[in-house]
Amino acid sequence: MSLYCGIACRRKSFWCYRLLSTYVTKTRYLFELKEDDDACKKAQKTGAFYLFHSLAPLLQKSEHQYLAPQHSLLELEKLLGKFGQDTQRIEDSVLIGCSAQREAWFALDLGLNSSSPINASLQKREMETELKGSFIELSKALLQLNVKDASLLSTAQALLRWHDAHQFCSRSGQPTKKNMAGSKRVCPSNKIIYYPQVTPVVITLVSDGTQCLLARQSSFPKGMYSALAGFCDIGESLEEAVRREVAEEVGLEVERLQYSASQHWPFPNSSLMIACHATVKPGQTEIQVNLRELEAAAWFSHDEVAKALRRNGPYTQQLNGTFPFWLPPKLAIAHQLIKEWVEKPICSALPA
Ligand SMILES: NC(=O)C1=CN([C@@H]2O[C@H](COP(=O)(O)OP(=O)(O)OC[C@H]3O[C@@H](n4cnc5c(N)ncnc54)[C@H](OP(=O)(O)O)[C@@H]3O)[C@@H](O)[C@H]2O)C=CC1
Ligand SMILES: [Mg+2]
Repeated sequence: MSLYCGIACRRKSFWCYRLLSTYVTKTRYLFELKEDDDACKKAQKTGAFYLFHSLAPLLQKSEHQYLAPQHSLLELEKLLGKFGQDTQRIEDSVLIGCSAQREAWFALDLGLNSSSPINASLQKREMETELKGSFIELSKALLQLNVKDASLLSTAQALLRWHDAHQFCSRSGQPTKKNMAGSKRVCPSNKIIYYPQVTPVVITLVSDGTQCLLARQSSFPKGMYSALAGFCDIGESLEEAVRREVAEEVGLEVERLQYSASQHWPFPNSSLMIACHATVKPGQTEIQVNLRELEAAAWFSHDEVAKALRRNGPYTQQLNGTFPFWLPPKLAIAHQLIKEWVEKPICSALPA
C-alpha cells in the first residue's frame, strides 16, 4: 500500500510529488512528532495511550493470551480526574509509534513519580478495578503477548525507564526537561541534550563445524542453555566484543564471524542484542569455563540441539534429580540463532 504524501522534492525547476510507501509516510510522521512539540500535543488528541504502573503494563486476560488495551485522551483525562491526579501528568507520556492511518501511540506510567509510594500502590489496585485489567510485570507476560504488543510494550517500558532514571543533568545537577514525544531531555541551564541510551550486547553461537557451544548462568531457569552473551565494552567493534566475550567466558578463540540478526531485549534493563555465528580454530575445542560468569558450558551435537528445539521448557526435575536440557523460547534471538544453525550449520563453510 502506498500514499501520496504532501512532502515535495525540488527537482530541476519544478516540484514533483513522489509516491511514498506507507512505511516512509509513517516514519516521516513520527519524525515530525519527535521534532515538533505542538504537532505531538495535537497528535495526542486523536492518539491512543498504553498505560503502565511502575513500569508494569496494563493488560487484560483473553483466553490464553494477554491483550494491551488502548485508551483515548478523553478516557485518560477522566481516569486521572477520578483519581485526583492532575491531567498535566499526560505530558509525561512518551511516543512509541503510530498506525498506518497516522494514529499516534503513546505510553504513560501512572505509578512512577508519585508523591507517595503508599498512595500509589493503593491507587494501583483501584485503577485496575476501574480499567478492568491488571498491571503485570512485562517479564511474566511477554510470552503471552502478540508480536505487535510485545514489541510496543518493550519499547514503551525501555523509554519510560530511561526517563525515570535520567531526570537530572549530570553536569549542572538541574532537572532536565523532556520534549513532548519523549525522544530526548534537555538541561534548561546549559542546553545539553540527553538521548535515550541503547546498550549493545553481542550474542554468539560458537560452532566447531559439527557441534555448537551452549552455556548457562546460575540465574537461568534449571536445564536451560543459551548462546554466549556479553555487553560490548566502550571502544570495541562488534567483532572485538565477540572475540573477547568468547575468550573470557569459555577460553576459546573464534576466527570466523557471520552476522545473523538483532533484537531489542527488554530484560533486565533493555539491550540491543546483536547475534552472530562464529567458529573456533580447527581442533581447538577444549572449554575452560569462567565460573565467575557461567555455571556450565558444553558442546552439543546437531541431533541433541534439534531435539531440544522441538521441546518447550521450563521442565520439572526428573526422578534422578536432573533437569532436561532445553533452549530459550522462540521470542529470544538466542532461539533464532540456534534454529538457524540447526537448519543450516553455516559456520563450517564460512570464508576466513
Ligand atoms: N534475547 C536473548 O536471546 C538473550 C539475551 N541475553 C541478555 O544479554 C545480556 C547480557 O548477557 P550477560 O551474559 O549477562 O552479559 P555479560 O557476560 O557481559 O555479563 C554480565 C555482567 O557484566 C557486567 N557488565 C558490564 N557492562 C555492563 C552493562 N552495560 N550493563 C550491565 N552489566 C554490565 C555486570 O557485572 P557486575 O554486575 O559485576 O558489574 C554484569 O553482571 C543480559 O541482559 C541478558 O538478559 C542473554 C542471552 C540470550
Ligand atoms: Mg555472558
